[in-house]
Amino acid sequence: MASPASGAGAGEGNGNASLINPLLVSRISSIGADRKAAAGVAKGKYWAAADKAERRAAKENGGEDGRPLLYRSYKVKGALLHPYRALIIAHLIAVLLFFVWRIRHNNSDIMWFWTLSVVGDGWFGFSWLLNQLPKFNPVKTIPDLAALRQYCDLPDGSSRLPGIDVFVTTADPIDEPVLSTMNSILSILAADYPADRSACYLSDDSGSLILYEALVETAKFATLWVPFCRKHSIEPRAPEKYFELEAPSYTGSALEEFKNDSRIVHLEYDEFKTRLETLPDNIRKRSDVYNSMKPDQEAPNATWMANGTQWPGTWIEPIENHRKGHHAGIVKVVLDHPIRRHNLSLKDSTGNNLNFGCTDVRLPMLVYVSREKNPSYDHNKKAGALNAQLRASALLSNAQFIINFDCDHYINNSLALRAAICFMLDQREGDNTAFVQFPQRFDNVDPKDRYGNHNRLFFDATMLALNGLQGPSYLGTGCMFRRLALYGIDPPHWRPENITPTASKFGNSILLLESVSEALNQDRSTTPPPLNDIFVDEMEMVVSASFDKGTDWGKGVGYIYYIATEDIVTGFRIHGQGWRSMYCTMEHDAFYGTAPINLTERLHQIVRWSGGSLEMFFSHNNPLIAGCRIQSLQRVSYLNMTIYPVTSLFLLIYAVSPVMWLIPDEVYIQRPFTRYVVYLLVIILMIHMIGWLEITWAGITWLDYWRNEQFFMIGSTSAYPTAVLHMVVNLLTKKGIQFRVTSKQTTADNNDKFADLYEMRWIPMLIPSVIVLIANIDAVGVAIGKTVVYMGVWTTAQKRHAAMGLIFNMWVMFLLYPFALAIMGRWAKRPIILAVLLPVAFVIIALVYVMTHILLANIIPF
Ligand SMILES: O=c1ccn([C@@H]2O[C@H](COP(=O)(O)OP(=O)(O)O[C@H]3O[C@H](CO)[C@@H](O)[C@H](O)[C@H]3O)[C@@H](O)[C@H]2O)c(=O)[nH]1
Ligand SMILES: [Mn+2]
Repeated sequence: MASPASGAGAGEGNGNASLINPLLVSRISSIGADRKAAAGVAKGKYWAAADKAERRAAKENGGEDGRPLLYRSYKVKGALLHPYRALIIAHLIAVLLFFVWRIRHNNSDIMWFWTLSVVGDGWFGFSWLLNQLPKFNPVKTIPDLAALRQYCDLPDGSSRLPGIDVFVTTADPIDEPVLSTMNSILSILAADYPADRSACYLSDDSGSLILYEALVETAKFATLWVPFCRKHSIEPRAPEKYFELEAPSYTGSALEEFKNDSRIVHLEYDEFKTRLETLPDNIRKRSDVYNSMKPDQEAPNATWMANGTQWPGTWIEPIENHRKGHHAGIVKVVLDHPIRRHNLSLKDSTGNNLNFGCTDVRLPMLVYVSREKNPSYDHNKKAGALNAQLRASALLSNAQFIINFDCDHYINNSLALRAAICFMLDQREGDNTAFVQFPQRFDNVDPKDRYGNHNRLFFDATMLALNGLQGPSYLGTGCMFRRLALYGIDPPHWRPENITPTASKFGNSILLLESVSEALNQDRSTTPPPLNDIFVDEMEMVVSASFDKGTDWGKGVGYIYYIATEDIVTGFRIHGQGWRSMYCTMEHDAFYGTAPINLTERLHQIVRWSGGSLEMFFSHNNPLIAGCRIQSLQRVSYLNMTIYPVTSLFLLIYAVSPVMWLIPDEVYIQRPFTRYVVYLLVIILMIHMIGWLEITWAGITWLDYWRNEQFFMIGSTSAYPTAVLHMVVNLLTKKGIQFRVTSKQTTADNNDKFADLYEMRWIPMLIPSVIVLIANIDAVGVAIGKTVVYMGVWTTAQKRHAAMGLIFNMWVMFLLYPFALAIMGRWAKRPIILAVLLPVAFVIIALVYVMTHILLANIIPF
């Protein structure tokens, strides 16, 4: 269907109507801007175009298969790449030599500890190699939005863009604030994509009427918000974030109109917020009224919807069948498909009558999904929720592509959906691309990123490295999938001729099976079927708790079950079938989310991630054996992702070993000690030199790098060993790791946005970190004490050895510095206190040592 100027930038050459549209100016200039932006991300001295030959060939073939090149790829320039690779090899040789040297000099004061440390060093070397090998060939890929416009936005105003189903998951209206979830929805509805080609599904795992009614309110507010965004091309399109901007930039030519519209929309937004806030109260009051009128006063008190019917989900007064974890499945279409809503000329439903001129006011389809919950079935957490959405959407819109977001992630760059499509439609690898992952970015993190939430080394180095192999792993949010790949269908090259979807694989729903066949034949219609009772029943059936049972859902089909982190394993399953994935880098970040800036929350998250990794290692999806079509280096990288938590066990032992300072005698773990330390220093130095080259090509800072190092140490003395312990218990008792939803509530107030940072909540897993910290502080104190006592007696070599030991202690303390700040709670607002406290602690411990020595000198040789 020829869609009228669809907000999707169908502006160019769109006849006279568009000429009066202030948007047009910015649209035309946006083609140039797109190109510039693309060049912007790739700029920097360190990246060079890697696709010159391909582009030349494409030009010569003159678009024979009709599809242009829709992304550009870049490689690290030789001047940086060659030294980087050389250093990796040099380091590998150094590690091998060190190892040989240690075995040859098996001379230690404590032989069992020596053996343990040799095993530990072996493991460090091995895991370093697993981490480093896949990084040989980083590739950056940047979407060419201008080329996509030329290819997809046709001169008659219609569009060739494929359908996208957008999934948002939420698990709780309290832990995951409703306002933030609704902002995410608004940013999706307002994305720059044809309204009749995208649909948005909210999965609510709490089955709460609050979320349903919030969605209805959101749909109403969207009738104003979305056209406003389109008319004035504003960014970002999550209102909370937009109105937070001090001076929103405006590039259009109707400044006065923009100011006026902005003011009205802002007022409406405030009212919308108030309505969301009062929802729980209103629902309660309304329910009280209905309950007081019910004929049988003995009957349980239900929760009532606005239309006077009982809510099938969870109730305020929970009872059997209406409580969290036990309620019916619900699918409700909040906004129908725009083809059926002939509201092109309608005014916004808020009654403000803004002049939207020829701006497209249509909204994408919006659907509320709450899958059935029943205590007799495993719900498989987020993966279960996503699969329910996958099936419900198959029946309704059956889009070729799917993108999913956590409820705390919003679209920051309204072109992001188009960006992902660039990779899917590209003539080179497009058809073989199963998913396009974007980096995760967070906008609530403290400026110094104390707990390494930004994880830049991972998102900007590791992922680019994988992009040069078979592609990045799936990271849980901000990732676009090809529906067929999620269905477990092979990539084109390996796909058998005739595939018949079976009930044993996909479950017992005729409509679902038909939708899969349609998806396979690419002949899906854009209009959803009529929403009659039979159809609604079928939709509820595909989100029922038992639907998955005995099918391939969660194994070979959909998001994978039984692993605490569904993301890595789902990506692995897809790569294993021979699909590739792409990493999409944009100058203006595509999405933003929130990250836990409270240490305890953050560590819980890390336990889930690392625990999930280990679970994957001990599952059918073990990277050593599964996935027959996976590339070898890609496999190495998955292996690394599944076993890295084990490293922490050795690290923990090393980190507490300074307690040896308390032993009266001198003990050496390895003799000759000086040689040993020099070797270690050289190896560690080389690692950091490699790191330096890595952050250079990744375009990140030393702070990002150190935060990563520090948080690995903190995790290694708390979360990672806990995950290993969980895994051992799991193997013995077969109990999986719990998915504890990361709390998105904050204690922040207007005075302090980062108040959470200073909230110290003690949990047992923090104990080893405290022990390590104390052991190393003690070691320094005792070392000073010993120096005082033995000043005249020690040889130069002994003094040198003591100094070397101290370097180690200081290093551990430096790595644990963010942890030390965490346990200081509010005191950490002045970190300078540590600079006073630490030396005082050293001196006191030294004094205690000296005094004890003097007192006991005659009894025990201290
Ligand atoms: O039973 C559940 C549990 C979780 N969720 C949703 O899953 C998402 C992620 O949960 P969260 O607690 O925020 O996890 P994070 O640790 O912040 O998330 C990271 O790690 C997860 C894997 O552990 C990935 O799925 C996420 O995408 C990734 O952002 C949220 O939208 C939840 O609402 C559900 O829908 N149902
Ligand atoms: Mn999250």
